[in-house]
Amino acid sequence: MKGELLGEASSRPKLSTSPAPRPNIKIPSGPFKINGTRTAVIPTLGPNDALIMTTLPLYDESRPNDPRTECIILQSVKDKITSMPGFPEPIDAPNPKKYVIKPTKGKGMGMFATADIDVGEIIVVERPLLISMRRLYGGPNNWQHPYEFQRIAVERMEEQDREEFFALHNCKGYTRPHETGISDTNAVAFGGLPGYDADCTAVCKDISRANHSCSPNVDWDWRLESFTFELRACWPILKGEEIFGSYTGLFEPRIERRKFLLERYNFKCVCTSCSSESPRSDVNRMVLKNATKSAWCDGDKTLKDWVNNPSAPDDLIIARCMPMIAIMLEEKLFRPHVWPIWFQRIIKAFCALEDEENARFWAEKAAKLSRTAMRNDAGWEAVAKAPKNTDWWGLRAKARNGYPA
Ligand SMILES: C[S@@+](CC[C@H](N)C(=O)[O-])C[C@H]1O[C@@H](n2cnc3c(N)ncnc32)[C@H](O)[C@@H]1O
Repeated sequence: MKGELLGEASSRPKLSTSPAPRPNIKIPSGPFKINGTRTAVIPTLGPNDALIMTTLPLYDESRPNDPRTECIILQSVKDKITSMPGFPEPIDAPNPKKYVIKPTKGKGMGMFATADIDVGEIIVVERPLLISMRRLYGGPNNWQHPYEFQRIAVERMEEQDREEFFALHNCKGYTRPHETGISDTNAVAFGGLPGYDADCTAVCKDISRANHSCSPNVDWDWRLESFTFELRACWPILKGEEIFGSYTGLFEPRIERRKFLLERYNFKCVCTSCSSESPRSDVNRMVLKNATKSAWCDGDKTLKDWVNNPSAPDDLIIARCMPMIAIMLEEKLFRPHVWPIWFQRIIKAFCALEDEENARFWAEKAAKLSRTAMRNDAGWEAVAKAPKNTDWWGLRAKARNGYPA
């Protein structure tokens, strides 16, 4: 029995001796490093460093009309950015534009699609009005709120930019200076600039107009090379629909999310997930969060155990992954640190089973979703084109024949 199960050498059928194509495509393993992943460490100010107000990119007479950003950053960070070869890359904003900013009921202004937008499509590419390091040095281990710096940075802006800045919403009222209120309402966080591996924020003319939903249809991303902020679709958006980003952790329970949004942004979220009386959405998100954590820790172990165990059902892995996909679809929540964990499992399993059609189908979806998070297909397109050339192709049959993964 043992011999049968494990395919001992004597009972193994002979494999063909003709040279099999060597697998030359490695199936990507998620989650992928997203541009600007943050650390919680607050960097220490070097002895020769200083916090400065500056305008980036530096003025370039060959591109006199290029938008520029007021920055509150460290001198050392500025030096690193301006010495990057080829900096800045040109701004490649989508043409024609597929959105408008207009009033939306109960939420002030909002961003709306003027054409259908597919997953992975870039919607906005914008150089921010203002970039700040979220925490600014005010003495040893003491990081202060940059009220004065923000006022001066706004004063330094070109007149048109300053007008755009002051037209943005301020949900903080008179609790702090107006510039800080606008910044606190509209700043989108991103992780790190060269030499500063902690939170930075950007206030943008258009991107900051995107309202919040707990099932966002876009993700934002910072691109240092072009010094731009971008919005990309992570869910299909139909012409006329509102474009929503997310301001909060989407795997927190509804009550926590609502509390945070009210305290920080002064509104009560009424998205589908928040306004339902049923606990279903909370349970869905908790199950997905916990299962994703376990799957991430497990790596490929469960997959390999399944590949090597001929008595395990063929559909074991797929059947375990599909409920997670169903939750993502129900919650309209395809987050870049979650979906790749499940997609790579599904695709590896279909390849191991030599199911070309399904492997291709899922790899094509993964390629699209990857473009939302990082502007490239993360290697999924190659998998979609040739599942048979991947390192997981036919592994289950090979294991049955005595060649375990
Ligand atoms: C970054 S701004 C978004 C653009 C803003 N609506 C405007 O008029 O410029 C954030 C503010 O928009 C409003 N907001 C965003 N999402 C909302 C939502 N889902 N429901 C109600 N108000 C929302 C809140 O007033 C919040 O403080």
